[in-house]
Amino acid sequence: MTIELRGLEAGDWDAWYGGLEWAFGGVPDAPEERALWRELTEIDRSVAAWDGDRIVGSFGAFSFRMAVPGGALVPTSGITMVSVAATHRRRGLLRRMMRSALDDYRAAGVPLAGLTASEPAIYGRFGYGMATRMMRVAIDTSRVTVAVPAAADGITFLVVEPAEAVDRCEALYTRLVPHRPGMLARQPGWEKAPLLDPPQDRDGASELRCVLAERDGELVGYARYALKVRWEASVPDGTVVVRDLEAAEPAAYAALLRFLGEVDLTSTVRLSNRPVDDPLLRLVSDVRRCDPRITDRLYLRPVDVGAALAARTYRTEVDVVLAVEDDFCPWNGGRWRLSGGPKGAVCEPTTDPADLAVDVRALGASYLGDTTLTALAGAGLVRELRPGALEVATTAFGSALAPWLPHGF
Ligand SMILES: CC(=O)SCCNC(=O)CCNC(=O)[C@H](O)C(C)(C)COP(=O)(O)OP(=O)(O)OC[C@H]1O[C@@H](n2cnc3c(N)ncnc32)[C@H](O)[C@@H]1OP(=O)(O)O
Repeated sequence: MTIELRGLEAGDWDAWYGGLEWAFGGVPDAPEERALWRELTEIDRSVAAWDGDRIVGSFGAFSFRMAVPGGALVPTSGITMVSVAATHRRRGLLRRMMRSALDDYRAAGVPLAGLTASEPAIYGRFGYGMATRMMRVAIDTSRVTVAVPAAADGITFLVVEPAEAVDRCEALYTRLVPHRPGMLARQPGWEKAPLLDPPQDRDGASELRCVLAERDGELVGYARYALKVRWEASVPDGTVVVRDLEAAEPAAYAALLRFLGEVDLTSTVRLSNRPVDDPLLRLVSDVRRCDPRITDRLYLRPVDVGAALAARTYRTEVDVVLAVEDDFCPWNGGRWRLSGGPKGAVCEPTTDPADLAVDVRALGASYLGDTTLTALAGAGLVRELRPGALEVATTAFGSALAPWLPHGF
């Protein structure tokens, strides 16, 4: 029987999402989590694969706006909820759904598509490159101290229920978004995601709390965290599990980190998703006792190379012809002249000779400034065709801060 791809109907959401839960191991989400994903699902951007009267595949997208170097918020399809039933795997269904999605995004004028991968091996073939990474740390707070600058004097702390402070926290988060590439402007409803705290997912930890850092009554930072208390031979050995931590000024960041490290009866602070250049690496007295580990996070692909490269700015002036190789989205293939600098850029098709040959995955990987074009050349994804072009382009594509995706989707 042929498998038909159809737009999701609202009434089919439960079956569609149930298939996704099965593909991810069969443990249903907590009711409140399911309800939130139901609310956030963009039905008109979601696809179901039907085999007769059964849904055998799911594919969705969120209409995000993502911060890019220079601070613009660029429309980005956040691909999500991808699954194919075990009975129908490896017959090309994901490929079909990806094909139709990228064609749709192109038609809708969305220049970028991004995703977090269940397995990194899946998406390179569709032109996605690893665009941001994240760092996990487990700080041994029985041995590690945090340097807090004098500017933190006057900052006070208040611990509240997360929901009580959500508007103030979101306002602070919104201010931060344009300053770090990869951050997502939260669409209405998304402010609820960091508050999700179903008891079944706590793994022995407390419910979530929010600490507010204030200066003269103004919010300068916050962290949401839970406590996991443990006793070993009558000695307290608990963990502070930090869900998120944001600050509007460096002193508030350091002060919050110290606050979390000084919670009584605990000797570890765990942060599971931080930027790879997080200031904590410089604030702690002993970075080895923080066990930093780095892994992949956001995978990005230009849907429209010209629009994507023109949507960001460049650290230095650049005028370079890129020969783009893109098998999955052939409209991106060919030569593009990128000219611009810190104030803006244009990127248009050209017949001029190419300076660099670039695999589209390398464009995704370097777009936000995470990986340099020179490093990608080392992996064979970029080739220098005019001597000197690689160094100029590498400098221009850089970002002052490492890009970072603060939350999954
Ligand atoms: C953005 C997100 O939502 S990530 C979540 C993805 N979902 C999951 O991991 C849930 C469990 N897995 C599944 O549901 C399915 O196995 C999927 C969605 C990953 C793949 O669906 P399928 O329909 O089997 O993929 P399809 O047959 O189209 O394969 C396309 C290509 O990807 C490859 N591929 C598919 N799955 C994997 C994998 N897990 N690891 C490596 N390669 C893979 C196939 O071999 C094929 O390769 P080819 O280009 O050389 O022919």
